[in-house]
Amino acid sequence: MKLLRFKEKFTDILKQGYPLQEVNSFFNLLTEEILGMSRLHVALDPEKEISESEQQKLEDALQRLQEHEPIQYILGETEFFGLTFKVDKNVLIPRPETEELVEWILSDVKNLQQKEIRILDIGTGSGCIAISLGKNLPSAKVTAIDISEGALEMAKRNADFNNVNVEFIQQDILEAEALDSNYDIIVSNPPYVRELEKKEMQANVLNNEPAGALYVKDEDPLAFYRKITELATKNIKKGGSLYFEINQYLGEETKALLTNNYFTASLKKDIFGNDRMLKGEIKK
Ligand SMILES: C[S@@+](CC[C@H](N)C(=O)[O-])C[C@H]1O[C@@H](n2cnc3c(N)ncnc32)[C@H](O)[C@@H]1O
Repeated sequence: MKLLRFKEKFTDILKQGYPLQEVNSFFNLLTEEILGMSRLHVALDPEKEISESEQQKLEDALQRLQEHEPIQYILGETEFFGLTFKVDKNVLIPRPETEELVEWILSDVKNLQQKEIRILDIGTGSGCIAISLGKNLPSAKVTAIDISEGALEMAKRNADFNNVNVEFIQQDILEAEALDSNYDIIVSNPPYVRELEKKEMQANVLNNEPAGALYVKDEDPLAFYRKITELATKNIKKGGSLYFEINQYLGEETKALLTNNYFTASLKKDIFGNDRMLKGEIKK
């Protein structure tokens, strides 16, 4: 089959479920990955014959996109903070909002000028926060916790792939009585989507991303924040800070957990203008 003919079929089918711009972007990403052809290369050689095995791979990807599987899972990787992260259904796809949290931490740490800081990332998923911090702070010692074995396997692959040293621990943080050590920085992007917010979510997220990474009970949506704040109160070093990514609708409530627990706290909005990040500085 000619590449142009496949593109027409791909576009006709997918434009029923996605905006045209997104369909074009999927096509470019897939031809780059499967055929090794850049966008320009495709534009210059539309009559190119694709082999049967290449066509089969493109057809499989088309089918998965029709079922609204995220393109990042189909490609098996995504970009976060300038690094490549392998992803599969065991891990949440890293989000741009979380890059803003990493940026916030790095700008604070650079001001501190401290060398051998200890960092803990709770609920590491793909490892995106821990690994990006480790890459940018080579003298920091970074530890990362997750409850999910599948997520930790992927996070370890990502640490190796990006050549960053991270200590990984499998642990249910809600059951922890104390942390294994004292830390200068504790960061977490825990599950925070309430069941009642599911209706706002798109099918590709709802049906594909791991529920254990996303959802919390409507009755106690701040369970992770409360537990992590309690642990941090015991295990954060003098002058240390706690950083959270938060549910945009629960900014003040989440902030109050910190201010009730010996922290001074400040909220920060993401690029969309939503309360998305919270920092607590211990008053010791
Ligand atoms: C919102 S995801 C964040 C993943 C990653 N840090 C990121 O920012 O993309 C939350 C993570 O917390 C983990 N998690 C859920 N419950 C947990 C628990 N009780 N103890 C430790 N980790 C947990 C999930 O497996 C998931 O990887």
